[in-house]
Amino acid sequence: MTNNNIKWQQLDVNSAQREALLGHKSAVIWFTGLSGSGKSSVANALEQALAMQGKHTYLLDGDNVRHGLCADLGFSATDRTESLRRVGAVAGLMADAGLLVLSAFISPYRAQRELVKSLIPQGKFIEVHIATPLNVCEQRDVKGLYKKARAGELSQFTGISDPYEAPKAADLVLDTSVTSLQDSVQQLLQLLTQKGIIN
Ligand SMILES: Nc1ncnc2c1ncn2[C@@H]1O[C@H](COP(=O)(O)OS(=O)(=O)O)[C@@H](OP(=O)(O)O)[C@H]1O
Ligand SMILES: Nc1ncnc2c1ncn2[C@@H]1O[C@H](COP(=O)(O)OP(=O)(O)O)[C@@H](O)[C@H]1O
Repeated sequence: MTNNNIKWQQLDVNSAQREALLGHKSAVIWFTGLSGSGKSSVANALEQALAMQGKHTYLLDGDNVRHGLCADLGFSATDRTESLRRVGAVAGLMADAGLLVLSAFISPYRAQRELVKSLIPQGKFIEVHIATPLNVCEQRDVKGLYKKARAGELSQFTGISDPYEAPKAADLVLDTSVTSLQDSVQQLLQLLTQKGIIN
């Protein structure tokens, strides 16, 4: 919904000045993948590595966001889109504030990830596909949700009874069934360096 009575307010301190004050560029590192693929583990380890280097970060995680910002939403395609729209808007504001934002959401549809990208300042959306195969995620079954989904106790479960559309051109693809946590972090730090986000 657009409201013609609301105008964008120009402010005097801009994103580039905030980045200069913090000493690094901002970005949104968007992890997408199946439940149990390793999104949270990899994002968490990357945040630790960045914090050790004195970078200013914030990690937005699906499970946590769904306790507050998106507590009113479920897992229908419409609800997931609205949840991701809210998260995208928040991530965009955090990037504007100068932070390195890490986000760990299944974000199963390409169109949903495109929507998020459109909410992030130009050139600051970095897509990382955690492409761990479904059978490995299901074997891990960290929260026992695959078992419930197979038993028909949980509907619309991504990978089992709901789709997952893999990215076609992610900035980085990691399969945690063959890549260690340390190697994933190294590859991510290399990517951020190549892109000139960190030194
Ligand atoms: N139906 C269904 N499908 C998928 N996932 C489910 C579902 N119900 C609950 N959960 C738990 O919710 C976590 C996913 O939330 P997200 O906000 O990342 O999902 S989405 O981006 O809106 O698709 C997900 O967390 P992760 O395992 O960390 O991915 C699950 O623990
Ligand atoms: N190489 C690896 N990288 C990341 N996670 C791994 C790896 N090997 C095993 N795991 C395990 O896989 C599980 C992934 O769970 P999690 O990070 O919560 O995934 P998601 O956030 O995608 O649901 C964790 O229990 C983690 O310890």
